[in-house]
Amino acid sequence: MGGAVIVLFFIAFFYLVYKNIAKANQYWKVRGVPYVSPRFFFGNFASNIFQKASFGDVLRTIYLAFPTERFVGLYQFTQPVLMVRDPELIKRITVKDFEYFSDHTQYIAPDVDPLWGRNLFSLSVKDGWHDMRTMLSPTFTSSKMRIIFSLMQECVKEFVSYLNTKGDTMTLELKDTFSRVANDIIGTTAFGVECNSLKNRHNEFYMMGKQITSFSGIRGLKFFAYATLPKLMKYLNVKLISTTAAKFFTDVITDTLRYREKNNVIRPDMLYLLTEVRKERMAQGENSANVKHHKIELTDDLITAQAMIFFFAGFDTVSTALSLMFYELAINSQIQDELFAEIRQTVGEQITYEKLLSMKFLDCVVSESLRLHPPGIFMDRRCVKPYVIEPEKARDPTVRLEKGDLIWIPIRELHRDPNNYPEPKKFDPGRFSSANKDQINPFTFLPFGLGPRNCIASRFALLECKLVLVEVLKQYEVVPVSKTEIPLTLSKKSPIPLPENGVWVGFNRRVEDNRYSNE
Ligand code: HEM
Repeated sequence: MGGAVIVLFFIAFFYLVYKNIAKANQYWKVRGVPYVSPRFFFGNFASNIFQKASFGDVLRTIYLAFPTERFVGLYQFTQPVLMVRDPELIKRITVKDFEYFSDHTQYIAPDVDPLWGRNLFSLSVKDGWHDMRTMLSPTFTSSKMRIIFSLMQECVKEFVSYLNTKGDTMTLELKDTFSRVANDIIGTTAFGVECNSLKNRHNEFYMMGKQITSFSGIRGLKFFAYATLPKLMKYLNVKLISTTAAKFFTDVITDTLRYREKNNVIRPDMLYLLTEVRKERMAQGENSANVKHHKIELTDDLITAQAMIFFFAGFDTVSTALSLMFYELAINSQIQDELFAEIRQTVGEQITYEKLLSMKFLDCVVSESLRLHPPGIFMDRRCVKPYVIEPEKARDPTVRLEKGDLIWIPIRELHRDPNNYPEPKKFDPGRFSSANKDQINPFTFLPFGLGPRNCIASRFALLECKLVLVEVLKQYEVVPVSKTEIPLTLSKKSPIPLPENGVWVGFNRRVEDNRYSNE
């Protein structure tokens, strides 16, 4: 029975794709938009699908195909997508004319996959994104980050103690290492669960996290299929999160909520902050006849869906970001020395939230690493009502976008365009110093996206990266080793911008006295 459904699924999938191919491949041509010619069925991604080029390299080729144009047409399989290159147009799409482009492209109907379809990233405006964003934003203010900081710090200290047990020198693969650290941090801060994934390497929480954030095999195909044929996926009732993973995460949240209620437990984490939001909303509803009823009721299921997206969005991005930050410091020893000097001068016996945020060079290093290696290599928008891109030059077309058209903004390429950043491949934190940063057009620096739909947790992510950098560099120097790939080449198998064989660096325990002065 199961096999027959899969066969039927593929027949329906290929039939619909075939039917649309001829029509779809003309999409940009008839609109006068410069475009990169698609291959039958695979659009512009055949070389990536057959592992001849990385996903990042394909985007780069498309970005560079028309270097003076404001936008380029491309095809994700048969789905036309407009890649926008011009910072001014990016500003309009993400900020000024947000109401026309208010959704991300992964549209998964909430009734098909409640856990995925009702999370903040996936929610469309028509399904209540505004209300959910307003409800969740207070969880990520700086005062809330201050509260969560202590939990984060416990995890990072545990990580450094783990390093201490490994001896004075060691070589580590960073993506695996920081996936475990990021898992523990999001586990404790979002779910109220302590995992210690470095010691307890196969704990269920980590294994489930890896499963839901994997883009390989059938899950990668599902992502593509949702982007290209959302109606068919809805019709076939295909879920993105497996039933086992959904049950696991739902049980963790429900059990934790019940336990806390029963035992009056207050723990300074996101789960607590979300239940406080729920209480506030209920009180508002009960106490004031004038308060407009909120569209969304924050049920346990909805809290689970949000905790899941925090996990999903925070696990991979942060571990990729940290891997590449340590990599750049390992191969740029002078910059590492300068950062270490700032750490020595600022930190003293104990790292505090205030001290961490006061470190200017640290901030430059983190920004520069996110410029050169943004974990999300592109961001997306879906056009939700017809929109006209007016011509700027005489020969420009007037482009009429229709409801449902997809937009991609190539973060990595904008960050590596010499018109936006001179010597773009050079790791130079000085670009972000107070003397220089005014020269950067804010619409060409978008590691956390832009506008109302930007990353809700950028403060959280920056805090986490900075804390790990400082706690580790306080005790260890990172150095290149024979396994360190210079320069890095991106994997052809995974869409995550990392090399095939991982990011390897050496850690040498610092021999000098670690009791810093504040002078
Ligand atoms: C270095 C780490 C991170 C990077 C580079 C990053 C980057 C991004 C980007 C590029 C977007 C899309 C923004 C847009 O379309 O304008 C996004 C959205 C989002 N991120 Fe992050 N992110 C990071 C960490 C996190 C963490 C730790 C969490 C949760 C705890 C998180 C939660 C989200 C959510 C919920 C959205 C969807 C927001 C919405 O649609 O309203 N991210 N992130």
